[in-house]
Amino acid sequence: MFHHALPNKTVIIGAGGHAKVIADILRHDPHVELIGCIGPDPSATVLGLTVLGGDELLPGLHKQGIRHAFVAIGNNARRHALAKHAESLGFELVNAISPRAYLASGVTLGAGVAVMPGCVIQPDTRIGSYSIINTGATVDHDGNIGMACHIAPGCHLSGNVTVGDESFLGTGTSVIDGMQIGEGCMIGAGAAVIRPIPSYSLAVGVPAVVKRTLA
Ligand SMILES: CC(=O)SCCNC(=O)CCNC(=O)[C@H](O)C(C)(C)COP(=O)(O)OP(=O)(O)OC[C@H]1O[C@@H](n2cnc3c(N)ncnc32)[C@H](O)[C@@H]1OP(=O)(O)O
Repeated sequence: MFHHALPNKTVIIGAGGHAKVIADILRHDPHVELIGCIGPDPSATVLGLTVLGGDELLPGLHKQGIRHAFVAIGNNARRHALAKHAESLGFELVNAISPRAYLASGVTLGAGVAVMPGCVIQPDTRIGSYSIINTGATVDHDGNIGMACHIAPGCHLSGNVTVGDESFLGTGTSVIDGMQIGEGCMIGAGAAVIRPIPSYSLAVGVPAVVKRTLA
């Protein structure tokens, strides 16, 4: 006798472009039943999902038995704060892992992580909670990506790369092996990181140089 668990009723927190990509992944997940999105414009839809209204609805949704959520907001600091808020309300954050991504042996994921189509994550890499590994990015062996990071489309991180919490690597960033990028950094699209980047730096270019410190 087989028992099939019912899919978890899940709300997507966010209703923009990133939410659309997350909805596309989660709608194919047999463990997830999407009930709608949270966003400012209730007349909008996200891939056919209803936008229910703003964040103030979350406590009531939880009381109605919606116990699972995904925070789909591109901005790292906002996503991090909203994820903590949702968890404090009792929501369990699901992961959105595309079936078209490859996760090798020993990869560990936190909660509320997105891994988009075409990604390759190699052995023993750790991806912290609320982080986004966006379309076609690769993170090679023994990587350590912190919490609420965003590795934008087409980034390539070599082996043993560390990225601190809330750092953003713009589209197509390349990082040589063993590099450390600190917390709260912004790396410009197309950069080549060949030296460590201190926390709270905006760095751009090939090779990447620090342009300014972020407050
Ligand atoms: C699915 C998705 O869409 S995910 C989203 C993916 N998005 C991205 O990858 C966006 C990446 N963003 C960038 O590259 C931005 O240009 C940033 C964040 C690096 C900088 O943005 P801002 O803070 O607005 O800086 P601003 O545009 O004023 O540029 C500052 C300086 O850096 C230079 N610069 C900015 N971006 C880059 C870059 N990617 N490469 C090289 N130089 C750059 C500018 O020319 C400027 O130089 P100057 O001071 O000599 O004139």
